[in-house]
Amino acid sequence: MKSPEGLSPYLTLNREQWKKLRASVSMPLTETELEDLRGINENLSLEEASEVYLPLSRLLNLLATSNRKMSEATRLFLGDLNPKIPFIVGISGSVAVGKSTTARVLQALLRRWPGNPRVELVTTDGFLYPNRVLEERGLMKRKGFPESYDLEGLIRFLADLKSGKEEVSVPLYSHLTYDILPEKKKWVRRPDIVVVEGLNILQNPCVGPVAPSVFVSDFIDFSIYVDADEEDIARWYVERFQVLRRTAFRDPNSYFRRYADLTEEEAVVTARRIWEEINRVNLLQNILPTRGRARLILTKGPDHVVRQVRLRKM
Ligand SMILES: Nc1ncnc2c1ncn2[C@@H]1O[C@H](COP(=O)(O)OP(=O)(O)OP(=O)(O)O)[C@@H](O)[C@H]1O
Ligand SMILES: CC(C)(CO)[C@@H](O)C(=O)NCCC(=O)O
Repeated sequence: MKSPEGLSPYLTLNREQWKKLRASVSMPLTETELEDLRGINENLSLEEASEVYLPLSRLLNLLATSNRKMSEATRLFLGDLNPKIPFIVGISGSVAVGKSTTARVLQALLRRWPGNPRVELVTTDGFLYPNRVLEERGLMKRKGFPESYDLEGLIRFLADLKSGKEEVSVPLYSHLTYDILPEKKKWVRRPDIVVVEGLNILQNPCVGPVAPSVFVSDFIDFSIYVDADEEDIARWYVERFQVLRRTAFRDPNSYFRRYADLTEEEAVVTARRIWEEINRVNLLQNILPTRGRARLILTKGPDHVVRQVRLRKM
């Protein structure tokens, strides 16, 4: 049942209303810099970057600044005991909805705000269990489901960041080998803002024996859910699969090397099957039900163009 507007926790803004929210500040990017953003995703239009993601980066920059002021006040109170704490932005949504692209655009935009904050990007893919463990547990067809992640590792990482640890490492996942990269990690050092992207950001299973009442969301200062119709996301998944068939899957190290030899029609059937059997089930069971916890919901149309933004009033 749809809640009447007055009762909804969200303020709903259409595209026209949202894009105006960029107007009162000067543009931190030059046209050439904006053009560079295209390198992030050749399909991302400059109009989209300046009308949707720029206002969003303005909101995040304002919130991160006020968060910094709060930390400074606490530091004043505690003396030097309180370290610098980063602002954490979480981005969630289905597989193939555009979380990585959103995260990369926001990172690029936030870095250019005055003071040039250090903005790091982390994906929760790094906290998937290695294939060896997933195979042992019979979870190879459940990648992306809650049980396929080392949730305790993810929570420890976030807790370390939020306790002001200066250097924190994250395991790395390779989409090429479809596995965790052994002995490789990414270091996050003294960040001002960390954008954490993953389909499990808003989920709240507890971490068990270590700290039964600690959730990922406890460490996220602002969460964004990227939303679109299921049929559109399924199509984007199949389209991306087709592009990968012609590119990354051809790499001899690709876990999906065998898919490079499929015909276009066979590839469509295969991608649809993976979507239906794994990613769609995960979307309906575990991801979509978390949407209402997000602070902001970006709703995309069939062409990835954001039609509507919902922002939590509180
Ligand atoms: N804003 C955008 N404009 C145009 N195309 C986009 C946009 N965002 C994403 N796409 C396209 O949609 C597809 C999925 O995007 P992306 O890889 O960012 O998704 P994701 O949610 O991170 O997926 P996954 O969880 O599977 O890694 C890609 O083919 C990408 O090029
Ligand atoms: C790694 C995840 C879970 C999330 O990014 C996803 O890209 C994935 O691999 N899903 C499993 C099914 C598939 O190969 O699409």
